[in-house]
Amino acid sequence: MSQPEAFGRYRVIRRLGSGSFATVWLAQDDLLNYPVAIKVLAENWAHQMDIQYRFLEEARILRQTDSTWLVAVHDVDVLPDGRPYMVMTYADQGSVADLVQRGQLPLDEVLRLLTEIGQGITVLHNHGTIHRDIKPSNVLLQSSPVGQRVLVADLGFAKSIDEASGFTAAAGTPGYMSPEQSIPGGDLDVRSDVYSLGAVAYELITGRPPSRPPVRIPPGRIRPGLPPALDELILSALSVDRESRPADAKTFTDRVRTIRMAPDLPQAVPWWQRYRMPWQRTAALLVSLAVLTGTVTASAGSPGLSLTTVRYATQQLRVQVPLVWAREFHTGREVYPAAGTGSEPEPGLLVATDADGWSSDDTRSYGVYATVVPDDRGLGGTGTGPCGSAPRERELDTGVWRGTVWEWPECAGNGSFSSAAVHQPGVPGTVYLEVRQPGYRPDLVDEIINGTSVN
Ligand SMILES: Nc1ncnc2c1ncn2[C@@H]1O[C@H](COP(=O)(O)OP(=O)(O)OP(=O)(O)O)[C@@H](O)[C@H]1O
Repeated sequence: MSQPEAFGRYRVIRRLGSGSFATVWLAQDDLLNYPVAIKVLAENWAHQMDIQYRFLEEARILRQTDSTWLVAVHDVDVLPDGRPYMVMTYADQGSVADLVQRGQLPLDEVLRLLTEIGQGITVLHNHGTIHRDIKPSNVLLQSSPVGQRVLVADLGFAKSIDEASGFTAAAGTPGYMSPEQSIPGGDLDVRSDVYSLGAVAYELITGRPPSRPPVRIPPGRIRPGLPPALDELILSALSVDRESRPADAKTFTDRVRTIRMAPDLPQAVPWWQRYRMPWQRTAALLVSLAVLTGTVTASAGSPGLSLTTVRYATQQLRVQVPLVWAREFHTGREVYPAAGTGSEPEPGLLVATDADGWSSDDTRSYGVYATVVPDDRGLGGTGTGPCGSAPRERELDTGVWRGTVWEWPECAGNGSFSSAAVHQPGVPGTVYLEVRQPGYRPDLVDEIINGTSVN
């Protein structure tokens, strides 16, 4: 297909690539001054009703799910010659397949990617959809102010869970698709996607997809030094018998998160150094809001735990958080504190393993939320917080900070949750903090409060 000049108001810049059914173009929305990717159904398929239906169905699912972890569809239209096209978010950093080709990825990077891919597939499963073609080339990457973001793409084979349980034509990509997908007429459920997640995990770790099922070589034999729990998870996802796989994408992702949170997980390079490119591009915006100072110190009370200082310039606030939690952060009015109403953003600083999941009840996002509030604001643990039970209350005096800490050692099966309202005698303003951690370590909460400063 020769390069068209424009699709509607979108000016074509260049071709991004072609798949079996469509060509994707990079275009510029001159009105909004923003790049977009436009997927156009190939001419030879455009008049086949079932293919046209599937193309529009992909657009509908992506429009309806509207998730940060999935490619977003902004619009669809039809060209004068009858070919439909969809206008999508442009993923400017290629795909996970490109990333794997560039060389071995550090383990913490692999786990971050898997968590984000798993979140995207969880959104689809919650929507009642099975992706059916999860593979590294269908996971795109986009730069964002907090680093690189995963966007799950290409729902050309996606099917509703209800339809997939009846007669289903064989579809998927060898190497990544579950054994039951290669049987025409076989009924499918979300565990087919779990198999593909296992296959993507295998490739992210070893650089190559798993062998044909049954998969017997654990990834840790190809890349020694993996946490045994990761080997176990991947091999269980790749089980021929789907009863032995994790039940769905959420279960798989939760297990990846738990592995990722282990304090002894080898840390390669801190993420803000790895994403130098997008970080520098957005530096002007971010520096005024928050900075990871890059100072890494050993925790006084917890041998082996490294802490890093994060600064929120608008409130002159500095907070120390364990380095393993400092993967994402939100600042300003984008933050939804866990103990808030959940629907109203508050000013403040959130540093967490998964900033987007922070305020959800069943989150396994660990981290710290902190903000400076006027003294007269009602604060604290009088309600049940996000944990559905009454908290323990204790008074705190660190010599620098005085106040109250409310603690839920068991927060809805997701570790512990603590909140604190502390002030410095004679200094106006109160610092309100929330700490979520995988276990219950009140000493760590005290250490975080101790490392907080306002100036
Ligand atoms: N939103 C997007 N932003 C940037 N590049 C994209 C986007 N969507 C698709 N691409 C790129 O366009 C190319 C074609 O994508 P498409 O989804 O049509 O096919 P595919 O995944 O390569 O193949 P197939 O559909 O046969 O599995 C791929 O290289 C893909 O990385």
